[in-house]
Amino acid sequence: MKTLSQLTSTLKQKNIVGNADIAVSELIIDSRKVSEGSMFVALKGTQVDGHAFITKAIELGATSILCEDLPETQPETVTFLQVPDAAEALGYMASEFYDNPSKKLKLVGITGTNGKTTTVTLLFRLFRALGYRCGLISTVQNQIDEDVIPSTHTTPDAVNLNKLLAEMAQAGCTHAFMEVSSHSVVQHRITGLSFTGGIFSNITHDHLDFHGTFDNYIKAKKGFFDALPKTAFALTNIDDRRGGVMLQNTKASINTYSLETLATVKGRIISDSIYGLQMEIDNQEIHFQLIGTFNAYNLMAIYGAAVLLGEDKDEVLMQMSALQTAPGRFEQIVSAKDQKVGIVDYAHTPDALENVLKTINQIKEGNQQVITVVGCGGNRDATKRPIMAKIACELSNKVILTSDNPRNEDPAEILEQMRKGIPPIDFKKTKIIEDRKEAILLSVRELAEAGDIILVAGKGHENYQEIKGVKHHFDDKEILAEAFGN
Ligand SMILES: CC(=O)N[C@H]1[C@@H](OP(=O)(O)OP(=O)(O)OC[C@H]2O[C@@H](n3ccc(=O)[nH]c3=O)[C@H](O)[C@@H]2O)O[C@H](CO)[C@@H](O)[C@@H]1O[C@H](C)C(=O)N[C@@H](C)C(=O)N[C@H](CCC(=O)O)C(=O)O
Ligand SMILES: Nc1ncnc2c1ncn2[C@@H]1O[C@H](COP(=O)(O)OP(=O)(O)OP(=O)(O)O)[C@@H](O)[C@H]1O
Ligand SMILES: N[C@H](CCC[C@H](N)C(=O)O)C(=O)O
Ligand SMILES: [Mg+2]
Repeated sequence: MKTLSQLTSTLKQKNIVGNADIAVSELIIDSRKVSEGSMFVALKGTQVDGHAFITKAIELGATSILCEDLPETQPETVTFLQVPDAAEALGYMASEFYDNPSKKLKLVGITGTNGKTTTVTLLFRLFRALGYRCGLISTVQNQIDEDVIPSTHTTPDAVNLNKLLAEMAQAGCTHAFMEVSSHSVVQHRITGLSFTGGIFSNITHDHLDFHGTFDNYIKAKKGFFDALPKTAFALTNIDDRRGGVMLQNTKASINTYSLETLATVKGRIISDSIYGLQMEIDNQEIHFQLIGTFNAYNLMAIYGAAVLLGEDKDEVLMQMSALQTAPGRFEQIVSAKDQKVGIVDYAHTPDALENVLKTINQIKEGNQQVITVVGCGGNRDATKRPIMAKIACELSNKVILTSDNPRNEDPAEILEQMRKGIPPIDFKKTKIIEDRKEAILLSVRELAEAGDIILVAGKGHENYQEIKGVKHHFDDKEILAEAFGN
């Protein structure tokens, strides 16, 4: 167990009221989970201010409090640690609490609107195939080598994140690959971590509900690279308009990947079909099982990171050619009866939906029709709703707009906002069916003919549908299989 003064040794600005040598048994950010001898961290959140729960936390046994504003009553038995930014201080303290686990691993983070899960999952699989014990932190799941730990966020909070990294180091992992969401940068979930490398995939429309403006969203992602140390590598997609901006102020070594221009990792697509991507990367021709230009970018990022981590180029490419898609990312199911093709994909942003539909249109054969079933999540960026409906209509023969995770919003209201994006010329080919299961069944049974392609977008690997705070079992793949009678 560590003392408060040990945990705060790296904090520049702090005011300690009470015994600085008090032992801290745990760091807790939710008053409802406080245990005896723990430190309660009062965070100013998006819904409530954690400072309102300080008294409750002390009643439940917290013996130290991390806060920005000192409460009026300060029991003598409790030590108060006052800092300018509690979330930032927590980042550093969580690292100290778990003995700086990120320093014991080669930790690589990726940020960007799309492609994070795909890239970290494949990097994790690649490095395991290369013979290393590895850790994974992703939207789909966390992993300590073979052990799967369910994931609640794309990037966990600072305490859980350091705890996971410590378990990875303890288990003998040498590498860890993690997603860095823009929320996690702003909320200091990653502050204090020691990264070996940082990757940028792309930035397009998402999360404006949280960041307010696109500029703030860019700044959030850039914050990750601004904080990288000199010893780290930064690897950016230079074909993205903001790929250069991301690295403007980084101290890390600058590396780029591109399909269009000279770069550290230069790639070229030779062919892209239902059978995979044939590419030239770094002057080597190689076949990959993944499909689509967007995956060509993910593959270049993976290759670049592996080489920057010191791996042999030929060995890397050989292992990469065997990699398969991440769960819920362009996963295909074919009906045994009439060869209808179901594609389950996590496209939940305009850019992702456009990429996936363009890829489908590019690889489809003969007179296959494309039928898209898509919805938008509740309590998330509402401005993407009409745009996604418009993209679905423009790139599909038939469309069903349906629910994603309505969360606490009225699904009919979300669908009404999506409906506004349907071009009038496409009214006839578009249906609105609120019940997602009904929508998928109808797309297969009534809209699709033998051989047609049905894209079910937005939920990918998710095995639930969140309605008013309750997660009900729901799996797009299961429902497609049921509709196909497989
Ligand atoms: C918008 C957002 O990022 N929310 C996260 C944030 O919650 P918050 O700021 O809203 O917290 P709050 O409810 O206002 O409470 C403030 C503080 O008071 C505490 N509290 C609250 C009530 C109480 O009785 N006692 C108490 O101590 C809370 O524990 C918290 O520390 O901090 C919480 C603790 O870390 C997170 O669980 C929560 O994630 C929510 C569930 C969420 O949905 N987050 C999504 C948007 C998210 O983080 N997504 C990103 C990216 C997604 C992507 O990949 O595109 C992710 O990394 O997952
Ligand atoms: N490099 C890419 N560029 C654009 N779109 C992509 C890219 N990679 C994947 N996609 C599309 O975006 C979807 C989400 O991909 P992925 O889950 O890898 O992204 P993510 O960044 O982890 O998303 P999230 O922010 O939800 O965690 C995929 O299902 C696919 O449709
Ligand atoms: N990590 C993303 C996932 C969105 C997935 C989509 N199915 C939705 O519910 O909107 C988010 O939390 O915004
Ligand atoms: Mg993800």
